[in-house]
Amino acid sequence: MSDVILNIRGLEKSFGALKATDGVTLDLRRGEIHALIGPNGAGKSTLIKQITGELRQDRGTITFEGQAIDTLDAAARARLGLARSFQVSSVVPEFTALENTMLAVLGAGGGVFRFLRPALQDRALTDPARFHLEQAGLAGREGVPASTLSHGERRRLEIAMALAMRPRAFLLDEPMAGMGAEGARDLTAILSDLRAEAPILLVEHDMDAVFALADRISVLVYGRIIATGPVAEIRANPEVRRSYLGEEA
Ligand SMILES: Nc1ncnc2c1ncn2[C@@H]1O[C@H](COP(=O)(O)OP(=O)(O)OP(=O)(O)O)[C@@H](O)[C@H]1O
Repeated sequence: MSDVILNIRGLEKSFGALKATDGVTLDLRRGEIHALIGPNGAGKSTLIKQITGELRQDRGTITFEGQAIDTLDAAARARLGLARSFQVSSVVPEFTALENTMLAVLGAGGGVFRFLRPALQDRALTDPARFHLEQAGLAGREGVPASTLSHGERRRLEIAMALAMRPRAFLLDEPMAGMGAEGARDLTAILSDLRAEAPILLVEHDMDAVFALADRISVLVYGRIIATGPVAEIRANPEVRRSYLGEEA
């Protein structure tokens, strides 16, 4: 079996005269966290949207576990196991953490779940839901309504729900955004373990988190990847330091 889970070749997307992604080639390998960094407006979100299917590329190919997914819509890509978190949230605020995760185990929407409330005791649902809540660091918080979880806990709930959908790859768009220093440290530990479940393509501005987590880093500037490599190599790369890292490195 190939170690490349997601293979992106020559991806291009223009908005009028602006090339938001300009021949992006990168891959995501089994077991890794591959961070995608770059200045504001570099094209990171545009690239993630092309992978999820929210945006269709003008040129280039995307292969997921050996299958060309270019013609599939976002729902079909999600069903194959491409999980995007932290931007589109399907958390039902009035349901508890456990109920929300059970929903994700079911792969069903909240409307369906209302009918299923009597079946809440079903261990075929509660056992995996509890397991995923524990994996995401929410053991002991199962019965708390999502609406009263803290910001950091809510983010963990989203991770538990993503895990419940049995993802084959995670696309995480700025998971550290809005977290305090302590919350970011906690989340870093959880994400670090997550790579064993499925590889992660991580878009993140928090360089402490990126340097702590990434197995490889790709640097996107004006729609082009200017470097890909292990953390130490990227930190030492003069062009990367000039274009993005500056004194941070
Ligand atoms: N729907 C759109 N229509 C026109 N231009 C767009 C659209 N979406 C993005 N852009 C432009 O494409 C470029 C890349 O934007 P994108 O949001 O992908 O960058 P980014 O790297 O994610 O930035 P940030 O780090 O600030 O989130 C920017 O110049 C942006 O203004």
